[in-house]
Amino acid sequence: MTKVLYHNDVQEEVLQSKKIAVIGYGSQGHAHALNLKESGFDVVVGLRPGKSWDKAVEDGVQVVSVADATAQADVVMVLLPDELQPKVYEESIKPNLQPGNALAFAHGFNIHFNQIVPPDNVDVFLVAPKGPGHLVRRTFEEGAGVPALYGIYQDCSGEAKQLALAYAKGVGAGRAGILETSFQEETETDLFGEQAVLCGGLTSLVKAGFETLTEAGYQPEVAYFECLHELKLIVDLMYEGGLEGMRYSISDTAQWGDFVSGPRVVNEETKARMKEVLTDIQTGVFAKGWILENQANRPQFNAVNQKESTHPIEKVGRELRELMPFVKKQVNSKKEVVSNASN
Ligand SMILES: NC(=O)C1=CN([C@@H]2O[C@H](COP(=O)(O)OP(=O)(O)OC[C@H]3O[C@@H](n4cnc5c(N)ncnc54)[C@H](OP(=O)(O)O)[C@@H]3O)[C@@H](O)[C@H]2O)C=CC1
Ligand SMILES: CC[C@](O)(C(C)=O)C(=O)O
Ligand SMILES: [Mg+2]
Ligand SMILES: [Mg+2]
Repeated sequence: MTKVLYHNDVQEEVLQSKKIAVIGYGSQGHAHALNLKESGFDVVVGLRPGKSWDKAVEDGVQVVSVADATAQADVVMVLLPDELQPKVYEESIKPNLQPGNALAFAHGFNIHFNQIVPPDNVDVFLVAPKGPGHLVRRTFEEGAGVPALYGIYQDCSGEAKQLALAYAKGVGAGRAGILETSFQEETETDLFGEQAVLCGGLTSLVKAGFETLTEAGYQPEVAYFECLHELKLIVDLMYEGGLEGMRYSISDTAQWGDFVSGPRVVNEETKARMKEVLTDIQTGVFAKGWILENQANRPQFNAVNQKESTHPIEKVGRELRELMPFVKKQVNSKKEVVSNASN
């Protein structure tokens, strides 16, 4: 089994004498900055004036421009949206990096696909939490953590690995597990996971189930509870006990249906499509498409995002969640702003 490191396996002294600039204060940025600060590290946040800047100030974090944060820091963690990183890197980070600094990422996209080419005289490492930033923060506050991968692209100082491990421990990953990877493995598996399973696969499965039931004449509220709301409860059981743990709690009737009907829905054909998705990631076809979509100001992204927000499952879901005060909206996402504006 791959060696998984935990809190007590990691020495953090190497990072204690250093200043960390967290560039960006969004989903990952706020979690890294606050968790590292509460773990005792010296953190400055780099931003432009705006919503995130105001939030960071409100949270009591020191905030300066991206250029100033980079100039002050020894370790610069880039937590801007992937598509914006190359421009901000060229304009504000690269000119302020000092030889011997470390440049860090939470996803390998820009290094792996050569959108950012760092100088030879800095360390380059990756600490990629395997979970959404808001949960990296929430679990940390609860005394738990989200696992993370670490990887080294360039080890100029000879201490890049120790820095990456200390950083991963600082964000709380040592409580859940820290695993070694490469930039290539992290980039390709992360893109595959979010496209085929966690985000793309799941939203398509949920919508297809909801549409099948409502098109057959069943009530949208029943279809919503069945195909979306209950999903969290089922996934919580998988998180705690794997597939077996979930199957322990469901009825034998459900388990038999799982065995005979699951493979009718997700089958060899689905797996063949998954392999196509993986090939597009590995060959750079997906990355090229995403870069071009951004260069064209996201025509397809915006159109699909708008259409998705008007799907009947979203309408009925908003109404039902209003009636469940215990389902608190703890994350104000960009997508909610878009969908609320369209209502
Ligand atoms: N979201 C997640 O949970 C995960 C993300 N990652 C990776 O983490 C990185 C960050 O992603 P994510 O946290 O989702 O990003 P978000 O979109 O949530 O946050 C981006 C942050 O960057 C700031 N920003 C945007 N443009 C600029 C600019 N020109 N100058 C200064 N600041 C700017 C935004 O501030 P403003 O308010 O001013 O716009 C915001 O604080 C990516 O590499 C992503 O792949 C990895 C694992 C999981
Ligand atoms: C699953 C999506 C993710 O990879 C993540 C939260 O880990 C992302 O890029 O946001
Ligand atoms: Mg991910
Ligand atoms: Mg990702």
